[in-house]
Amino acid sequence: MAATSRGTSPVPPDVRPRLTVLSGPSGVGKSTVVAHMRKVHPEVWLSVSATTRRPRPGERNGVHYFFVDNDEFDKLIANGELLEWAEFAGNRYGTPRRAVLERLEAGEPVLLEIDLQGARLVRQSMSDARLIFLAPPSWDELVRRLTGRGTEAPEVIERRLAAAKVELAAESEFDTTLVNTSVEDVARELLALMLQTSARRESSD
Ligand SMILES: Nc1nc2c(ncn2[C@@H]2O[C@H](COP(=O)(O)OP(=O)(O)O)[C@@H](O)[C@H]2O)c(=O)[nH]1
Ligand SMILES: Nc1ncnc2c1ncn2[C@@H]1O[C@H](COP(=O)(O)OP(=O)(O)O)[C@@H](O)[C@H]1O
Repeated sequence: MAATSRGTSPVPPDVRPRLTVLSGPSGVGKSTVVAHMRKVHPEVWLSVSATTRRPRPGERNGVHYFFVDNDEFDKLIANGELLEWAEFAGNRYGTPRRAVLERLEAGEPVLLEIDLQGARLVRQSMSDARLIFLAPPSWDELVRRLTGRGTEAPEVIERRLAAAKVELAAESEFDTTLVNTSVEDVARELLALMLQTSARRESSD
């Protein structure tokens, strides 16, 4: 693919990309892995979700999330602007539809970092999406990471760990599992899967 205003695509010209979904329990390292991948490959496009959650220190509107209030989120749903949305640990999160479809139509690989419920909805509506589960090396390590991040109050951590048990039990619904032991290794594997996904679709057409 030729260079675009968003940068040079890592996708070879003879393959067509499709949607990749990355899910996994809170604290497993999804944001860290994606941030590392984008540092190495800034041209990889990540959908920016809308959320009713409050920003954490350092999070920027339009970069990490579109931070909206409940009324604005209601309007996004009512206007059909979300490809999918879900409630997670007391807040709502949704994927803006238009940007995702535009990127896919332009032939760019698209990455969504969303929860289990969202992954299931994407599987229903876009059957050729590839679903990747990011798993922790162990339960204790997940607890350590989530607690060590220091961004949530203890009761919020408890809610997220309860959700994590449900998410870990659903691992078999995903096409691929990556265990987040090394951020660098997982980021490399994730990018390879995104590109392999494209090649697989091309050859199966
Ligand atoms: N369904 C859905 N889930 C999302 C979306 N954006 C983020 N999430 C998920 O919502 C959950 C909570 O996200 P967040 O509050 O940022 O916490 P973190 O994942 O622990 O950093 C995570 O599982 C995210 O992957 C979205 O657009 N749709
Ligand atoms: N492979 C890893 N080894 C050790 N710590 C990690 C690893 N990946 C992420 N972390 C740390 O775990 C915490 C949670 O990571 P984060 O990316 O915020 O998770 P998520 O986006 O899945 O909620 C962060 O403090 C991060 O630095």
